[in-house]
Amino acid sequence: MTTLLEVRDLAIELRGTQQPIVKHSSFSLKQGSTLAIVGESGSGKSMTCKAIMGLLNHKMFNISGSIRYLGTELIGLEERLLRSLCGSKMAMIVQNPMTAFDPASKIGAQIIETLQVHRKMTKAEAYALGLAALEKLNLSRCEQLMNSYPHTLSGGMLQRIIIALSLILEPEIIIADEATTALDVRNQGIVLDELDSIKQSGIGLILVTHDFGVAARLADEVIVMKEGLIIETGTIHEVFTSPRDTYTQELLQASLLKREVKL
Ligand SMILES: Nc1ncnc2c1ncn2[C@@H]1O[C@H](COP(=O)(O)OP(=O)(O)OP(=O)(O)O)[C@@H](O)[C@H]1O
Repeated sequence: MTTLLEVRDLAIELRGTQQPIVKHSSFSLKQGSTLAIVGESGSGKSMTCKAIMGLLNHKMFNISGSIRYLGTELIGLEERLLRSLCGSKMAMIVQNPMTAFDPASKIGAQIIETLQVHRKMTKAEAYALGLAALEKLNLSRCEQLMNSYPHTLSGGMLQRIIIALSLILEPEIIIADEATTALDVRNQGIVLDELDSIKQSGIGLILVTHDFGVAARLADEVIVMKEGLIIETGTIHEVFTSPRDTYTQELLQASLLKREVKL
């Protein structure tokens, strides 16, 4: 399997402080596989993902190490090239779908705008592509959805629309950052099913979660982060059945208490 992403010795520091946010992280992501990044709040999961997506402001953060996408070094890459690479080959699904949309604009208009930023196409073409993407995800009454304002839809529905939108550009990597955390249990299940089918389609998936139950459902490999440091790595089976670090054991225990976790 092709290695899509190779992260080596990644370190992130807030400029002007000696406080590292991410400390010398190394991991890789293969085509068609799912890597879960597990850790409690503030452990550096999102910052790691933002660094991969090229979303960190270099004036604010000092980023060192290496992030290679199919052999191309992303750290230090010219902004224009980084934007086009990360915008088309990688997509990020964020925790709160409500904040991802402009409340004053209809879903269809926002989908058209996003598509036209990334691809040269007419409004009508973008609309048709957007509609087809929603239909592909088996969403019902898609034309009505396109004509809706975000606040009239549930968080689960908005998250599925974001997933549909992220798939239109046919990325090679999708980063789902706590994509189910803000949803109720039913919608969590639906969105996890969508992520599962993304995985089946051969896309490399990075799943950020504090919940081992979510990781167990989808991940092949896991890295466990604590205070910016990767403290444990392994296959999902290894980390589940014999977690070495006490922190991993505690996280696992907390997930087990919340619900029954099955591999
Ligand atoms: N904009 C920022 N400016 C300064 N420090 C920041 C900023 N964003 C995050 N940090 C620091 O980076 C640390 C890691 O944050 P990060 O968002 O990566 O955590 P996380 O593991 O994703 O947690 P959560 O699950 O709550 O999102 C935080 O504890 C915080 O100290």
